Amino acid sequence: MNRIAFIGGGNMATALIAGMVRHGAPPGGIAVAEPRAEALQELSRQYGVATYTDNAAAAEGASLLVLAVKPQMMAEVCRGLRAVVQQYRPMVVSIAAGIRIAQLERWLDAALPVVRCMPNTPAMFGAGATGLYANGRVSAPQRAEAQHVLDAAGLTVWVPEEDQLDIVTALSGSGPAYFFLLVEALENAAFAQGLSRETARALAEQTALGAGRMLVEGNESAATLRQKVTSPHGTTQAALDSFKADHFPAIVARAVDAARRRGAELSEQMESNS
Ligand SMILES: NC(=O)C1=CN([C@@H]2O[C@H](COP(=O)(O)OP(=O)(O)OC[C@H]3O[C@@H](n4cnc5c(N)ncnc54)[C@H](OP(=O)(O)O)[C@@H]3O)[C@@H](O)[C@H]2O)C=CC1
Ligand SMILES: O=C(O)[C@@H]1CCC=N1
Repeated sequence: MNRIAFIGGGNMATALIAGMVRHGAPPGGIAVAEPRAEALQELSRQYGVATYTDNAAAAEGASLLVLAVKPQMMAEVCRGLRAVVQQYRPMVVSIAAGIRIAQLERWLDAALPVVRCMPNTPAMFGAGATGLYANGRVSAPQRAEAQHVLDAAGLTVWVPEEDQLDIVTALSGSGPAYFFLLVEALENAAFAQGLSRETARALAEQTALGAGRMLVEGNESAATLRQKVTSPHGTTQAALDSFKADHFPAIVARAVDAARRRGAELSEQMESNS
């Protein structure tokens, strides 16, 4: 059985493990290394995975090594894994924002098959969206294996150039937070206008769910669905005109660009710190 080791057992690793186990992956084939004992206990209790406080011990014998630590930790973590990856030569899958494949190979001091990917936290419910990019050392079966792991998280899309992962990060990696911000803002606006907090929250959340399902389960575009809600000179039109006057598309475009640029910065910062 192929063994998968996660280095870092935080938010995103937990979301991916939850998705994999829900999808039928045998928990005994999944190892997680993480410094926090409580996090490890919780991962073991909830998903039955094997847990380690030592990264190299978790990685021993793994055919697939998922690097799921913060970008700022990546150089140090990779250096600590050099001996084990040079011995077992696993396929490496990095989920870190910004960090380039060339950096990973340099820090691991090994030319390895590497898949860089950008998942998102709805992976927890199998409703994630992941962009992937493989280097030239990834064989067709390895590519299929990486895709299989991430398929458990939801939609997977391969991109042809590594740099495009910074755009994927800015769109779908960070994207859930943008929708949460909108829901928070809607809830706050309705509360300020007189609804109870509970009612405002329930309606805002259900509206997000309903809109998401119409987008994904129906076959109409966002623009068409928006037009169908918008009666001429009605209430939606009034709100959309207000958004337009406040340059909503430009606000979103600037935010996505800030996230994309931050990905590139993270990689450059690691270069100067390492
Ligand atoms: N959260 C998200 O929505 C997404 C995150 N990502 C990427 O996933 C990666 C992890 O992010 P996220 O899960 O949010 O972050 P978390 O901080 O939740 O997870 C990182 C985990 O790594 C642990 N860790 C710290 N140092 C080490 C070490 N030396 N060895 C092993 N584990 C260590 C941390 O423990 P401790 O807390 O004790 O420091 C923490 O539990 C990042 O690179 C991020 O860019 C990608 C897509 C989406
Ligand atoms: O905020 C971050 O840097 C990570 C990457 C995408 C989502 N969370």
